[in-house]
Amino acid sequence: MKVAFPLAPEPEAEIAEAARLLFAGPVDFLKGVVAMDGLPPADRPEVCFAGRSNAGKSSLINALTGRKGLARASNTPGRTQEINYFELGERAYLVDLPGYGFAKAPVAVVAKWQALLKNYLAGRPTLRRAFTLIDSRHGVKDVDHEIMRLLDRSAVPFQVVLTKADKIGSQAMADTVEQVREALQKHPAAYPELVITSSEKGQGIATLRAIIASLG
Ligand SMILES: Nc1nc2c(ncn2[C@@H]2O[C@H](COP(=O)(O)OP(=O)(O)OP(=O)(O)O)[C@@H](O)[C@H]2O)c(=O)[nH]1
Ligand SMILES: [Mg+2]
Repeated sequence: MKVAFPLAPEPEAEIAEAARLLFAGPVDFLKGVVAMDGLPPADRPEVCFAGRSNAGKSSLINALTGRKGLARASNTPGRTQEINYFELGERAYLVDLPGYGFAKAPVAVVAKWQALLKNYLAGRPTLRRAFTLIDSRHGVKDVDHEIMRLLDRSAVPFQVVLTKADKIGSQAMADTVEQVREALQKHPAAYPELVITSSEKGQGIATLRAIIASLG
């Protein structure tokens, strides 16, 4: 049977406001993690943001928190192998994963990062949901399938977030959504709602905040 993958509904006003207040509160960079033993204690729920390099992960975290330099500050070139932890008050961790799909990275670097990612995704009991970011212009690519298969195997529910919606027109967006829906049929861990976002214009940000607030 085909899964429909509808768009996530807009939150009700009261829920949206509670989520807005949560994200308007303190959000701090905690640490960049390069090995499993560097992970902070698994003492609260967390969500992570995964996606190909340049998919818009850091921009999305900044849009969610309304703090422009937050994610970029901890994601300087040369530190891209780190798993970056942010504290959403004391409520939850927001986790920025390094971008995948670096065709030019040395094999050993890719292998080390993939091992860390695998161990993180399979071994983090408090990971409630992985948001897999897909650039609206590009749709789901092979490397996205790879990461989704890993999430399937690790039984980590993941939810697709389409990014940069402001960069394409409505017909192109409809085509992308169709391609994503088709691609997700193969993935049992896919959460059956999609979120369309623009960090630039704010589209979908309230919806995503409410989703995260409901998990924490
Ligand atoms: N127009 C537009 N541009 C965006 C949006 N989100 C991100 N960008 C741009 O896309 C580029 C990459 O965004 P980042 O947020 O750095 O992407 P990333 O996934 O964190 O990339 P890596 O850290 O390299 O993996 C930047 O130039 C952003 O300004 C958006 O919603 N709209
Ligand atoms: Mg980034």
